[in-house]
Amino acid sequence: MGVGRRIGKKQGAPEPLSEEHFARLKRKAGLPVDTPAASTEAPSKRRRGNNAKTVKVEKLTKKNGVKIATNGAVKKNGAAAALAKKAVAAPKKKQLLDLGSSDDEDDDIDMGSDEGTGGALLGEDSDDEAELLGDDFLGSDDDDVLDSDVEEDARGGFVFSDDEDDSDLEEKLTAANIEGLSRKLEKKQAREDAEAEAELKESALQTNIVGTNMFDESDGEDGDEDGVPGAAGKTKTNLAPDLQLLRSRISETIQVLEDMPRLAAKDRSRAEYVSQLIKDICSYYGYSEYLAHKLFHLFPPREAFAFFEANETPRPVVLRTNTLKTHRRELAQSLINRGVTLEPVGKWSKVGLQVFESNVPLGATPEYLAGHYILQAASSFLPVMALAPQEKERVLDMAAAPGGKTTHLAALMKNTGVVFANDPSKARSKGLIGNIHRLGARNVIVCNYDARDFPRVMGGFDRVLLDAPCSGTGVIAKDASVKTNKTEKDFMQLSHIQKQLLLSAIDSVNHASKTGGYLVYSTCSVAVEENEAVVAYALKRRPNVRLVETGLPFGKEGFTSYMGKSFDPSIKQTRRFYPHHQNVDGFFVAKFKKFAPTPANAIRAEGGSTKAAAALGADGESYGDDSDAIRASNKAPISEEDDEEEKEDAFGGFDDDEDSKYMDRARKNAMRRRGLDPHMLDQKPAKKTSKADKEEKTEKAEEAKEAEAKPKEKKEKIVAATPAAAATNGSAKAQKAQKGKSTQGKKK
Ligand SMILES: C[S@@+](CC[C@H](N)C(=O)[O-])C[C@H]1O[C@@H](n2cnc3c(N)ncnc32)[C@H](O)[C@@H]1O
Repeated sequence: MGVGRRIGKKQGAPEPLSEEHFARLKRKAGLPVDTPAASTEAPSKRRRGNNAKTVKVEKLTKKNGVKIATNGAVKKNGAAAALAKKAVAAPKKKQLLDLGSSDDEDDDIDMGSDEGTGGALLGEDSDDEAELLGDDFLGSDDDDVLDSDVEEDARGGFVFSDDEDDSDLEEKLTAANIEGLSRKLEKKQAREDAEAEAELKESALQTNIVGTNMFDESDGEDGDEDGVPGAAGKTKTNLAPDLQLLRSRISETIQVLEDMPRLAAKDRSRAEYVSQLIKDICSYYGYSEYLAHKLFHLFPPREAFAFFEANETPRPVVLRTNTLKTHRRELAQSLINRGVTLEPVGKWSKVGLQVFESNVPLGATPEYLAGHYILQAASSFLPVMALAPQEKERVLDMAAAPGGKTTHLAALMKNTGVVFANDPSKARSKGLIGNIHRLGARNVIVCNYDARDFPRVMGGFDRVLLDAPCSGTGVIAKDASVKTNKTEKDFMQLSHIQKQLLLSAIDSVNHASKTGGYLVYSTCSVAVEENEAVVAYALKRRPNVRLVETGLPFGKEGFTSYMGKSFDPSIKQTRRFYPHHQNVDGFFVAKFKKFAPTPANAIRAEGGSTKAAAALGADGESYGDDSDAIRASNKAPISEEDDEEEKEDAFGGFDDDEDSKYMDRARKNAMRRRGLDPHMLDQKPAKKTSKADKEEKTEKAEEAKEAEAKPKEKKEKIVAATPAAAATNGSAKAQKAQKGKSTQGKKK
């Protein structure tokens, strides 16, 4: 990234930064300060409702600049949408997560879902907005959490971290930053205004916007009186669809759906309006009807529109400080010195920095190359925070590549204990290994299994993270192809594999762990069949787990019912995150506690639905024998007390052919180091007498015995880990050494 994407809306759930706070910072930086009446009266501890009202009034007094050009919707939908935005932007409101106090900052920073939905839809009344944003967004519950520390509020709404409480330093840092930001915002605003103007002119030439109504049957006349004209797509020309009118109709249909008795036409049912609205959303945003339907029904109509709108806007660029190498304040200062405009992502994270502007490529700064940070979406912090790994634990990251969460786990564990980072994709594992090395995570072992093979590969983990492969319906802003390329079959297949993976994850947790016994399941999808439905399935199949609170300070409750299906009430404890609520990627997080071993009959009942369970059956182990199944599904942690054979079993067997290559190479290297000719080894071996030779012989015999005893499919898949393991990849010795390391890690 050359110049960092500058995203106007403040990241995540933290409270809005007060105008007063920024005015104070600007005064400190010697900058001129605008003092709009509303901003100077901001109370130190604001409630949502008051807050929304205050900022609305303030916004309406400001110049009504429209930041069109940076909005994804405009870019994707073309110039007509730009015009549409301009047209509906009159009552534009200030974002709740707005940053700045000056007009310029407001105008430039203020964008995202609210702006996109337009004044006609959102925010004629601030209470509407509060309702739309839901309880979790600075709402009562989370407000309580976030506002509870009055001292922090007084300091201006954000902190670098709990242990870095020098507010003066912090403010100087931010003030310097704000100064740079203000200048950049002004320039950018001027540029964007010019671009928007050009787009508008072009749009008038290219579309049939001016003076016609594409939905109108009668030439030149208005549409239906109820504001809902005829069928979608009836154009009188073959020109591009009239996006402005399409958008107006979306608005109007939503209004009708909210007040059917008063606004609906007598001969039109709710279902007809909904169907019309979904079709319009498909045309306007470019979704397949299948996906638009699925996503639309997650929300009330108005909120659905806000969601679709937010998917047109990129989320903020965020980086996570690698606390194995630096502190957030130091990192922030270094990057500011390089011309990066940033600030802490919010109170909820001690390690996140949101980047507003950067004149340097953030993926190539000396700090980046030295592993002081990783570029990572804020939502990706959440599953790791929910898992809350402890030092010296044994943790499994089941689907780990490219390692954003693995390295976060390692950092929280302060490089103690061991993290097994698994991903079956060898290509993606390269990125995983790269990140592990760059960030200096030394307690990680990488392996390449299909995670459905767990816990047969190894089990007994204190904590397991399953960040499952998913459809990506939460990250449409990043990958717009999801809008059209996900079919019903994809959702069925994904849901199936997610269920299998989740059962394997549960079975890999050690219920008797003294410090843990937890599992977090997460996806970057908002689809119910990939989230609540998967969790509900696991709760049914594994009576030995229960859901617990995620401990995350924001997020909406998981669904306990959806389109006629109802789920276990405890699913309320799962958390959903949305781009239009917290300005984070759409995400889902569920946290389980395992309190007992998996009963044998549970595995039997699922008929071998996980690969591990199926393999157990194939191996001829009886599910009737409880102890077998329990052992298989709930292996004790590997410890130095375990006998050698048990340890090797846990790593799933060796590939002798592959191993012998590595072993030969290692022997030759050793000879070279000793100044001997390695080709001696290619000659017929002389009679061996040394102690080392004897040991080698015994080892080979043991390996042969083990290889015979192992089932064929249990090929060695540990590809790299700590530098030592990477160097001796795949050999039996490497595994023993690695296991030794893991054990050492545990002892530390
Ligand atoms: C959402 S990504 C994981 C992102 C990763 N946790 C991070 O934070 O960087 C899902 C991963 O699941 C992996 N995956 C797909 N099928 C899998 C399976 N059967 N077992 C384990 N991982 C799988 C994919 O290769 C992909 O890397």
